[in-house]
Amino acid sequence: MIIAVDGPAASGKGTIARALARHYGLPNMDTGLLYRAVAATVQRLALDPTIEADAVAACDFDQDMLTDPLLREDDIGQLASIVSAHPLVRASLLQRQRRFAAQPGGAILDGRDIGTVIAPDAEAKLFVRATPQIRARRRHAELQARGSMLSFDRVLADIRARDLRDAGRSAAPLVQAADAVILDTSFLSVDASVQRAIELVEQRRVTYIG
Ligand SMILES: Nc1ncnc2c1ncn2[C@@H]1O[C@H](COP(=O)(O)OP(=O)(O)O)[C@@H](O)[C@H]1O
Ligand SMILES: Nc1ccn([C@@H]2O[C@H](COP(=O)(O)OP(=O)(O)O)[C@@H](O)[C@H]2O)c(=O)n1
Repeated sequence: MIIAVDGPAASGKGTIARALARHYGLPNMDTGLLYRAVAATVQRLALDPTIEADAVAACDFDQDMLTDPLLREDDIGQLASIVSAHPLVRASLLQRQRRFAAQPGGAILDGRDIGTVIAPDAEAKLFVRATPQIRARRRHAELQARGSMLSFDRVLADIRARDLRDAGRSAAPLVQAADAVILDTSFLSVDASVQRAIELVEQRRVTYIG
């Protein structure tokens, strides 16, 4: 079974995808990390993220980077959203995600275009969302816990800017797949969001098998 989990920044996709992976015993890929690794490489090599050829050169990043806590920082998220708008960057990361999705037994992937581009045939597709204020509150708390001094207003502005850029680009924009179900986590605890996600996947499975 392939489960696609898409949605905007800090909506709770990663939390839900990881919990679904544990529940179903499936491997999970946080595809945002790939774009964040490209962004961090652009930064390290002092390349220009707005120039497609520069961003493409950074797609050949060192695999060890994927576990680097630096990738979680706010400025890397912003840069990731700039490099990810280049079609050739997306093309360069496509096969790796498709291969992961196609492994025997299935997989769970979370990102922006899993249900629309990477795994359009996924059995279950969730579109996770929450209000920008609530997402910013969660991300601000997460960044503060890691020692960041960024203000709430700055985190909110960054989330809004990223939403606009991710939804407005022409290459694989952030959009709900026609056959995805919405899971709004605004007023759900982590546990309640995960329970709801499992229920929604089970409903889709019944439909799919039936
Ligand atoms: N339903 C929820 N209620 C409260 N906090 C949540 C909820 N879901 C996720 N979080 C927290 O919000 C932050 C962003 O969640 P995360 O799963 O990383 O989002 P995304 O992968 O969409 O960016 C994390 O600190 C996470 O622990
Ligand atoms: N499948 C994906 C995943 C991420 N991305 C880009 O990468 C950026 C960082 O993604 P992320 O999932 O790590 O971000 P958060 O939602 O965790 O804040 C996003 O803002 C997108 O621009 C994408 O274009 N496609």
